[in-house]
Amino acid sequence: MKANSHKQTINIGMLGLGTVGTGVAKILAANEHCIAQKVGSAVALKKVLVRNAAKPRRVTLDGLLTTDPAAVIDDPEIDIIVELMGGEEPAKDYIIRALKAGKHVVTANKDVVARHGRDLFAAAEENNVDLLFEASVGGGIPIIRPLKQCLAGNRISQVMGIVNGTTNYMLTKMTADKSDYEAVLAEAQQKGYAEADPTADVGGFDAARKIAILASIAFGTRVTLDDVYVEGITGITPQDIEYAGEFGYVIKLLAIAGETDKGVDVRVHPAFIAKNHPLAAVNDVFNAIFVKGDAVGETMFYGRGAGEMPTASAVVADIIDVARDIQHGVASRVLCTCFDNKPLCPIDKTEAPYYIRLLVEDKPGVLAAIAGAFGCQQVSLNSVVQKRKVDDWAEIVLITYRVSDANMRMALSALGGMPVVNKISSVIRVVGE
Ligand SMILES: NC(=O)C1=CN([C@@H]2O[C@H](COP(=O)(O)OP(=O)(O)OC[C@H]3O[C@@H](n4cnc5c(N)ncnc54)[C@H](OP(=O)(O)O)[C@@H]3O)[C@@H](O)[C@H]2O)C=CC1
Ligand SMILES: N[C@@H](CC=O)C(=O)O
Ligand code: NA
Repeated sequence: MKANSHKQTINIGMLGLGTVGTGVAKILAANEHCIAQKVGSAVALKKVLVRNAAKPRRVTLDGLLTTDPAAVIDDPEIDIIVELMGGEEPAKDYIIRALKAGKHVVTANKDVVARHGRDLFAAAEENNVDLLFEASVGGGIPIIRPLKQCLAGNRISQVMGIVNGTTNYMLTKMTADKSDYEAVLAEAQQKGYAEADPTADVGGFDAARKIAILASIAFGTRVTLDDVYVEGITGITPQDIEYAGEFGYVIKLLAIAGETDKGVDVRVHPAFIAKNHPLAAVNDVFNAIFVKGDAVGETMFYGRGAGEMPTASAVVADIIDVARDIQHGVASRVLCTCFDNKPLCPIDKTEAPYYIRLLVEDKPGVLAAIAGAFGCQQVSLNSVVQKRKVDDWAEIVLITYRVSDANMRMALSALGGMPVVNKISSVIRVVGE
C-alpha cells in the first residue's frame, strides 16, 4: 500500500435513495466493520441526493439528505459518487460531471451505460478514475467483473440468459399459478424489481440494455441499445403458456448474444425453451447467464437479478473495489474493452424453429393451404395441433423446423393475406433445440 495515498475515511456521495440506494445504505451500516477491514479504512456515506427530502425513508440518514446535486457532486471531500437514480438524464450528466471532477463512479444504471458507455469510459480514462457498474446487469450476480477479468483469457462466442427479474417473476407466476398479467406486474413493482417505468421491463428494453452491455464486453465491440432487436412479453397469453407446457416447453424472456459468421447477433425476445433445459428451471426473480468461452467452455452465472439487497450487494462490492484502488493509489485499471468495431448480424439472417398460433376457417383443405403457404418459403412443419374452436374459427397451433427470420416473415405475410386465415395470434421462437 502506498503510504502517501492512504485515507482514514473514504467518503461516498450517493445519488438516489430508492430501492437500491436504501439497500446500499443498509449494507454500509450493517457491515461497516468488515468493509473497513477489507479496505483498510472506514467507508462512509457523506451526502445523499434525493428528489423529495420530505419523503418517509426506510433508513435513517440524519443530516445527509439533499436535493441539490452540486452539494454532492462538487463536494471536494467526496471520493466516490454512487449513482442510483436511474434513467438517462440527468443521471448521465451527473456521472460525467463527477468523472470530470476526478471522482470515481459506481452505478447500477444500465440505461446510461448501454447508450452512453463510450462517453462515460472516455471521461473516466481522461480523468484517471474508476467507473464500475456490476449491478447494471444481473443484479446481485457477478457477471461484469467475471467477463472483464476472470474470463479475460478467453474468446467468448456466446452469452445467453434470463436478465430481467420482473418478467421472469411474472412468467413464473403466470405459468405456475395461472396468475393474471396485471396482478403479477403489480407484485413485481411492489417488491422493488421493476423499473420506475415498467414498460422497460415488459417491453424487453431493460433486458436489451443489459445484453448490449454484456455483448460489448464479451465481443470487444461497442453494442448499444439501438443495435439490439427487441420483443417483450406483452403479447404472451395464458393460451401460449398452456400450449408451451403441452409441447414440453416453458416460455422465458431470453437475451441472446453470439459472434457468428454473419456478424454479432444481439437480441431479446420471448422463447419456448425445453422443460429440461437449465434455463427453464430459473424462476421468480432469479436470473441466469450462460457464457461460452474457447478455453473455459460453458459457464453459468445464477442468482437474484433484482431487488433491494441483491442489487445493493453488487453496488457495495464495486464501492469496496474502488476504495481499495484509492488506498493503493491506482485507478482506471479496467475501463473500456471495446477494441474492435465488428459488424452486427441483422435479425432477418438469424434462424430458429417457431411456434405459431392462428385462427383459421374450419373447413376441409385449410390445413393443406396453410402448409403450402409455409412450404413456399421453405418453412417445414414439425408438428401441427388443432384442439379447440374460438368463436367459429379453428385454432391451429404449429411448430416449425429451423428457418430464417426473413423466410418466416414472408410466410407470415402470405398467411395474413389468405382469406381462410382470420388471425395470426402468436409467433414465438423456439431456442436451445
Ligand atoms: N430495483 C432493482 O432491482 C434494480 C435497479 N437497478 C438500477 O438501479 C437504479 C436505481 O433503481 P431503484 O433504486 O429501483 O430506483 P428507485 O426509483 O427506487 O429510486 C430512485 C431514487 O433516485 C432519486 N431520484 C430520481 N431522480 C432524481 C432526480 N432527478 N434528482 C434527484 N434524485 C432523483 C429518487 O428520489 P426520491 O426518493 O426522493 O423520489 C429515489 O430515491 C436504476 O438505474 C435501476 O435501473 C439495477 C438493478 C436492479
Ligand atoms: N427492473 C430490473 C431490475 C434490475 O435490473 C429487473 O427486473 O431485472
Ligand atoms: Na451483476
